[in-house]
Amino acid sequence: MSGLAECTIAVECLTYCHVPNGPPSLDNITFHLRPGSRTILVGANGAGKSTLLQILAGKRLVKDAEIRINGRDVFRDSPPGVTFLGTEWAMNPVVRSDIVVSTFLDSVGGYKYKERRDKLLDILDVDLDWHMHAISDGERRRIQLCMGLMAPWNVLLLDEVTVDLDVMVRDELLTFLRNDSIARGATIIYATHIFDGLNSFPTHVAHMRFGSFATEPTAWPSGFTNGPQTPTLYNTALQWLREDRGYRRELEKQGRKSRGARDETVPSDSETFYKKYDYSH
Ligand SMILES: Nc1ncnc2c1ncn2[C@@H]1O[C@H](COP(=O)(O)OP(=O)(O)OP(=O)(O)O)[C@@H](O)[C@H]1O
Repeated sequence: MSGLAECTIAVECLTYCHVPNGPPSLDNITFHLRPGSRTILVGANGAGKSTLLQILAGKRLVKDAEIRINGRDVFRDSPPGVTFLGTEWAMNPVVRSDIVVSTFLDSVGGYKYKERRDKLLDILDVDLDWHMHAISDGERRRIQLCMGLMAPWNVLLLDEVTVDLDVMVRDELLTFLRNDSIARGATIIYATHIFDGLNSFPTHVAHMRFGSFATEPTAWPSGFTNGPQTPTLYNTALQWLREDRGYRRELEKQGRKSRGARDETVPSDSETFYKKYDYSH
């Protein structure tokens, strides 16, 4: 995308290794996204989607790379209005304790955004009288979404947090996010493995493979139409993932280690990330 000044998200030369001197989990990534864009990140397990989102959220320190949101360095000058929602949140013991949902939401500022909060409570079908320790995983996820989305965000980073929603709630939530992004010019990056019902959501789609972009964020669907038929996100993702598997098997045949082999001597993402994660965001 042109004109860096117009970009909400600007990433230059981002390389990241989970293990010092280990193989890079992200490898020389550069991309720019405009305000109001909604980008779906497609990639096989281990492609680097979560790592990229965590870095954009300022959760992992990276040296020697330019990572800016609204012109501000995500680590040294935290930009306001950035909301990250990942799956780790639900494992925090605090959000599994005996606390009533209304009290919980107020403790993270729900009373300040009453109108948005009530709209989200309705879409997500959350009961303010629920107790956080006595609800299902999907219900807890709905509370997380309500909490994370009620303050108006400029940039929303979603890491597979719709996976345990029922299909109706997911559909209504995605409609809300799309309309909110259009109305306020807010930017979304959304990593997911579920492509059903998502065709009209993105403005851009990107394909990550082994820590790089195999397809950089590209306008959807116009950047993908080669013939008379409009592509579906599901078919596009399926084709990309098949290509990835072929690519990985070819590398393995040549005796080269493909990305994804985890170093058991270092903590897992859940272990490290969970410690750093502030449950209120
Ligand atoms: N703690 C860790 N130590 C070493 N490597 C790690 C660690 N956590 C993640 N990685 C590696 O980083 C790479 C990217 O992982 P990441 O979690 O970002 O992938 P992903 O695309 O989000 O996968 P998924 O779809 O399974 O969530 C993988 O190769 C993974 O093995």
